[in-house]
Amino acid sequence: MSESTALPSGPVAFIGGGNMARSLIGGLVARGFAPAGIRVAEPVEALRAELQRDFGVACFDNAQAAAEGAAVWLLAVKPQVMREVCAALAAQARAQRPLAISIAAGITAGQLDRWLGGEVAVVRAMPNTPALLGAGITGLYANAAAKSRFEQAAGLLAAVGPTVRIDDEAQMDAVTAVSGSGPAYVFLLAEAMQQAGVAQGLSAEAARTLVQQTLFGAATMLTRSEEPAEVLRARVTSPGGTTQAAIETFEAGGFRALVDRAIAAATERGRQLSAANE
Ligand SMILES: NC(=O)C1=CN([C@@H]2O[C@H](COP(=O)(O)OP(=O)(O)OC[C@H]3O[C@@H](n4cnc5c(N)ncnc54)[C@H](OP(=O)(O)O)[C@@H]3O)[C@@H](O)[C@H]2O)C=CC1
Ligand SMILES: O=C(O)[C@@H]1CCC=N1
Repeated sequence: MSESTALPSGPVAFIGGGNMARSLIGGLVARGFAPAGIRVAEPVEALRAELQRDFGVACFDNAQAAAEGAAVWLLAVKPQVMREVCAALAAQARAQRPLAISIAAGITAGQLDRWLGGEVAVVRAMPNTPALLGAGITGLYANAAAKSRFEQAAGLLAAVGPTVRIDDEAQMDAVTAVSGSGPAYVFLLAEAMQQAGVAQGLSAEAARTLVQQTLFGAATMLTRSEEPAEVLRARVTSPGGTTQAAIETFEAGGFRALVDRAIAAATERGRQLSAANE
């Protein structure tokens, strides 16, 4: 895991100003990246207005205008529109020779290189939404043309959390399934715990506060402790106590197998997104 904070010196163009771009931009600006160095292409006027208002970044209604003059392009559109977005930028890619960082699930470096016209420095990055709070984690893979510019990409993403270098591109789908999508699994657990607490008689407000702080405390222990999750779990689980009753119920219900199937489904969906958008 790396924590480099060397940021690119020139402008960075975000192509797509949706949920994940907003988390990255917010995290970068909060950590001292000059808003004047961020240009965003986003077709939705309301999103452009919010990004301008909240972060002071320059927004454009088309990709070419935002990409103009930027040495780093951060492609943050959905996988399903990536091909047409790249095609619209191919002439500029030949002229500008940017570092193209894609955060799209599934779409491969080979596809991006081809769609952008060839011989393009491509880094695939898989961040997650806690980037907004500087608490993200990003997996990074660089194609051969981007090897010498890898630190530039790593520096940018490291501003919003640690980075993990991935050498085998095929593993990026597993990174996406574990940490890219991962925050949603934790939010699902939070929803379920809150509902269950209410079912046991707690007020909605009390259940929410108890769950929020429990997940925060447990995540803090996981990241600060030398001990693995199973040891931390064992310390909560008194023999014959309440935790054991719950854990046995989880195990009997196939909790681990269910998580395994869910992560496998997300990994497979990444592969499908690549094939379906070829
Ligand atoms: N959300 C997450 O937690 C994560 C997402 N990702 C990846 O990030 C990418 C974006 O996801 P997310 O932010 O959730 O999606 P969003 O739909 O919120 O954001 C994408 C934005 O791009 C806009 N857009 C569409 N076409 C263009 C274009 N030609 N030029 C510029 N912008 C365009 C969309 O507008 P419109 O709605 O009008 O189409 C939309 O506002 C995806 O590829 C996803 O796989 C990666 C890690 C985590
Ligand atoms: O759900 C998705 O496809 C994207 C990629 C990772 C998180 N969100």
